[in-house]
Amino acid sequence: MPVEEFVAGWISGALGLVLGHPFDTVKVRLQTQTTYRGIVDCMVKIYRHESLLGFFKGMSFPIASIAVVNSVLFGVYSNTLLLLTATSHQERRAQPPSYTHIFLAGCTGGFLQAYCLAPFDLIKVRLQNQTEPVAQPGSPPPQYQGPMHCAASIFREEGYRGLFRGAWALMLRDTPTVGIYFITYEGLCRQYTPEGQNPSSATVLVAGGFAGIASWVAATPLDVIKSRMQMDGLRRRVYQGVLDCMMSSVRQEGLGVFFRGVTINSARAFPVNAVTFLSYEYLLRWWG
Ligand SMILES: CN(C)C(=N)NCCC[C@H](N)C(=O)O
Repeated sequence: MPVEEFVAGWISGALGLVLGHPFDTVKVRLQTQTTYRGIVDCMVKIYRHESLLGFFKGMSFPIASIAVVNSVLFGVYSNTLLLLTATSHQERRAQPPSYTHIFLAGCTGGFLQAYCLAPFDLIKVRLQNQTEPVAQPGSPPPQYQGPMHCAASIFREEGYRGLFRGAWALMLRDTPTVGIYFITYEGLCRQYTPEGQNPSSATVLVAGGFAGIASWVAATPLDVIKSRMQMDGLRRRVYQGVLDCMMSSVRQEGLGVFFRGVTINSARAFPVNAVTFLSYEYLLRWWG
């Protein structure tokens, strides 16, 4: 099994993650709290109340976990394509796989990465939702004092299964949308690259950016539900399951609830995935 894809997935994911985390914090707040009037209001309040560091809350764990999550995503995608089409990454420009194979490989990668991502994403969302300013002497400590404390508290209060709260919504979100992610990327690269050649850096940046936007627009409805399920159980259980969370969110806030955070999700998705695909492609060419 070729391992370069796993390593390239890890490095490229880490670069994209640092770039996108501030957008991600704003998105999670908008999806789960009703105190903000919009993106700008949320950014101003985070900055005033929590300083610049507020935007980077909950980042240390995703950075540590990206090694597992993104290498599983890209490694499983590429190795599933190898199983389906018997072509390696280097051979795929000369013998391009069909879109059905790309979609199936993407869905497989998305499904397996969601399982690895679930506990890390839960801890990130819980930490991002703490609105206390960064600790000052004499001020009461926030409920979670860091990622390990958060993980231990969830385990103590909600058990092992508590660490997988929201995992079903995450799998439903990621399985089809990661298929869409790779199809969009490959489709755009093929469109703007002469047959048999590698795509140029500009093509990779644009195709990666739009792959991010297309997949995140499709993912946003379940992303909202996932974030709410992850915050559920913090004080008391509100939702019985994914469907119940969908129904009661629509009942209370209308259909527009499914598009909460779609603008910030897309603004984040372009640079994150442009950088992720560019570094992934170049690392593989460099090692190839
Ligand atoms: C819509 N979804 C779930 C995706 N496209 N997932 C693939 C990876 C995305 C990248 N790490 C990011 O955080 O944007």
